[in-house]
Amino acid sequence: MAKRSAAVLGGGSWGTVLASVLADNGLDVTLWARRKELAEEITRDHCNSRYLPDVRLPEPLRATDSMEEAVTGKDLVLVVVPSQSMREVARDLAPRLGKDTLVLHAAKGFELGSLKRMSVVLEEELPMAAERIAVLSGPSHAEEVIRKSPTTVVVASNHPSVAEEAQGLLINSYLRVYTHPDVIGAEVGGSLKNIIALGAGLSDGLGFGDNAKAALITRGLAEMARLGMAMGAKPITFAGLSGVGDLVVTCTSRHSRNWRAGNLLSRGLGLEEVLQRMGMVVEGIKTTQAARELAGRYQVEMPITQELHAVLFEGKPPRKAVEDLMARGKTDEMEEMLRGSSGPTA
Ligand SMILES: NC(=O)C1=CN([C@@H]2O[C@H](COP(=O)(O)OP(=O)(O)OC[C@H]3O[C@@H](n4cnc5c(N)ncnc54)[C@H](O)[C@@H]3O)[C@@H](O)[C@H]2O)C=CC1
Ligand SMILES: O=C(CO)COP(=O)(O)O
Repeated sequence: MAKRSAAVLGGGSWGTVLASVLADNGLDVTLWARRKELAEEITRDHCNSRYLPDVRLPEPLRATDSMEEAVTGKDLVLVVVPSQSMREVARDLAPRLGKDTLVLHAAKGFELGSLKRMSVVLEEELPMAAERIAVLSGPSHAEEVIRKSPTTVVVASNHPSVAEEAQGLLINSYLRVYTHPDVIGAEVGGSLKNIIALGAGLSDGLGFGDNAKAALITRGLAEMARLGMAMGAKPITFAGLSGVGDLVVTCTSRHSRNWRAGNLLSRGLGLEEVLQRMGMVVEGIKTTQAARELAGRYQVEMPITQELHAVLFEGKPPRKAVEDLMARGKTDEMEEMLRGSSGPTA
């Protein structure tokens, strides 16, 4: 059988690590990076010093700044750019995509303005591949996967054979890949958990304790599921890897950029300065804007998201946001879940 092949679009931390996984699995892999110097560094020195310092990449991994060269003749194209760049990259990909190529994305966010999920953006820009699209999500910090630390993820698709094929290409001894039928749930969970992780970083930075973090994780999960269900997700998906799994890792890991950004905010730094210091994408910031609008569109209460929006964009002091969350009207923890609706209880 011919050697399987893949292109990975995006030379940041997660794109580089997923390309390394596929290369470890024996695929012929080309990574596409926008910057020529980065592509050259990966091919020549087997490292990506900006995004993964002190990490040696697999020798067979090649990179290029030519998308044409990267994607031509590949069995799989894996798109791993920040959510706000997904449409632009998909547009460049469209004329170059092979007629049987699988398209998998691993971004966690919504498109600002349209509020669309990433697979919807891909379907719009790549209509010829609409039946071959899948999403990769789950608790998976790039820094741990590259060390081959045991990690589990899901590949969700509306087409089971597409999910199974992507699973077969990615799975190995350190990355266990499950298929999943709920694309909406996987994308909504993977995106919204970043908002709660920003909140967890803030909470830890302010010196609130473990009780506060457990509350944020649990009540955060409730509002993630509430919006997800209103958008068409299956509630059980939020109990899985792309829901609570990713929420827990992002709220508790020192690798999380969202947690770290929240932590810097707690020290009184402005948003611009925080982003400058991070130097990598912090998806939760734009996702907070998108989720607040989605909450309005679907008439769903998302009190943590609302308060975080006020802190990030309206100058509200974080301690006042916490006070206001604690002082909300009395409510029942599970009422709406047990009623099976996305009603007004928060
Ligand atoms: N880093 C991680 O551990 C994980 C990240 N993700 C998700 O993967 C996505 C990408 O994240 P990272 O790789 O971590 O981000 P990063 O900040 O490390 O790198 C982003 C990369 O995308 C490139 N890029 C941005 N706009 C581009 C465009 N228009 N065309 C071409 N390249 C462009 C940047 O140059 C950079 O190389 C995000 O949605 C993130 O939430 C998901 C799971 C794990
Ligand atoms: O999605 C991730 C882990 O699953 C990465 O989270 P951060 O973007 O917060 O680092």
